[in-house]
Amino acid sequence: RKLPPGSLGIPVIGQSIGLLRAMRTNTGEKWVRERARKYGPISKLTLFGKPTVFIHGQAANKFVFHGDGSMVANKQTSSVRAILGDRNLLELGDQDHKRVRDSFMSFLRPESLKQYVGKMDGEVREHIELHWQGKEKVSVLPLMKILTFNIICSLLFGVEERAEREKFLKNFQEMIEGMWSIPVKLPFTRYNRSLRASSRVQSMLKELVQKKKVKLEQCAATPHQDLITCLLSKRNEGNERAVTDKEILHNIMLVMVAGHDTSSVLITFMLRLLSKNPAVYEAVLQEQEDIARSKNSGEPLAWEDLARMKYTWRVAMETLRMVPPIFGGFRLALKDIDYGGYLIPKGWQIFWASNMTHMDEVIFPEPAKFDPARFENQLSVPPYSFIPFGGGPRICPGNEFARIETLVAIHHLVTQYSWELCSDDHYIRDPMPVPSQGLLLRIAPKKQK
Ligand code: HEM
Repeated sequence: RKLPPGSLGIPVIGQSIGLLRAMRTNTGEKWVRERARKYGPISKLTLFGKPTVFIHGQAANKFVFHGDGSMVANKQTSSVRAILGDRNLLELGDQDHKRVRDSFMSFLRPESLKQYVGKMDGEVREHIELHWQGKEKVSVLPLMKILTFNIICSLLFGVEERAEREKFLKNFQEMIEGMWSIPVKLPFTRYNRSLRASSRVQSMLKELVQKKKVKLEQCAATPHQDLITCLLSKRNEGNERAVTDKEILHNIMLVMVAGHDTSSVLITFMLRLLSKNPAVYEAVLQEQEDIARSKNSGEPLAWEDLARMKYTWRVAMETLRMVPPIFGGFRLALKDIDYGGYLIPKGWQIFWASNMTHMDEVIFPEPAKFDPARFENQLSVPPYSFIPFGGGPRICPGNEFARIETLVAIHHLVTQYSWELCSDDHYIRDPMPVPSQGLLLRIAPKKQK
């Protein structure tokens, strides 16, 4: 059996620098498309220290997301593993993955998130008061990062104090800078700085978990107070803790990363696309103003209001199609695999990239056109082609959480402010999409009823 076409390049480094450079000049999508054009549906390369096979298309997505667990595992690159820890969901397989994920879902499923819509509403209002009111210009992405981090701190970690949140945020931001880096541990590397920040974040989190344990023992906290107390309270059939301390720690690290950068990018790029598409903006505004009119002044949004935001969510889906926060990801071949007539050797990484189907004109005609109507009939979207949240048993467990926070944030922003774009229209990937000047908007408050 032969290896896929392509070159592994220089050992360890391979094509990592080329891909990272392309992403930083916003040609990452072009870089993977070019590779697909040159080598076809499967090719080999070296990414982030490991030999890798890049596969793409609907069938490839199905193979990656629904693959047989004995063939493909969800291993991250060694830098991600070293920074986030080896017992987070991305690293766990089979029964361990199911056990921890089930515990997660008992907090993140829609039926339990329903009750937190009002709390998210409070965080968004407070954010606008602190960071938008009285301003003429705002840089959206950094603000949305603050907002989504605060929402996570409040709902998932139960950290309410501003000073404590800020301490977390500072170390956390340094930690994520080296997540997609070549794992070289020298004093000046991004990777090394991230590792040091990761150990600081872990010590802070250990302290937080310990405090929550004590509160639970003293019955001063309830199991559903936040995600951490929920994970601490989960019991198996033998009445033992279902999730270990280490798993709780490593998964909080994961949630900080997975749930903060992603949603902030979605909200930011929605605002960007709304300002470039006036008809879509008008339709969103009308939907949101109708909802605002049906509420009393100051009354928080509720679960039922979100059900009326159908058009706004289609706009979010179209934003996720065109600018997916997660560029792609990795799996690990657990054994030699025959794929498309080639060998994927045991121990190699498998790399997927969402833009390959999101921008495929056969699946999404005129893919460069921003058209939320594509999602009017979601059944018309072929399976394994719209994958901003991944798919299969590892589909993003935070997708409902992200939907709620996005809709609540957009509701308040479009009903309270009008805006125009001041920065140019460029963005890069680092590896998340970052617009020029963080998306600088000139804003003006609307008259409140
Ligand atoms: C717009 C927002 C978001 C996007 C686009 C997004 C995207 C994704 C994607 C693509 C994956 C799958 C990666 C893979 O299969 O390799 C994933 C997994 C994950 N996401 Fe999200 N995510 C978002 C928000 C969130 C939020 C808010 C949370 C937490 C509350 C979260 C927590 C997670 C976790 C824990 C996993 C790992 C799941 C597993 O391996 O079982 N995400 N996300």
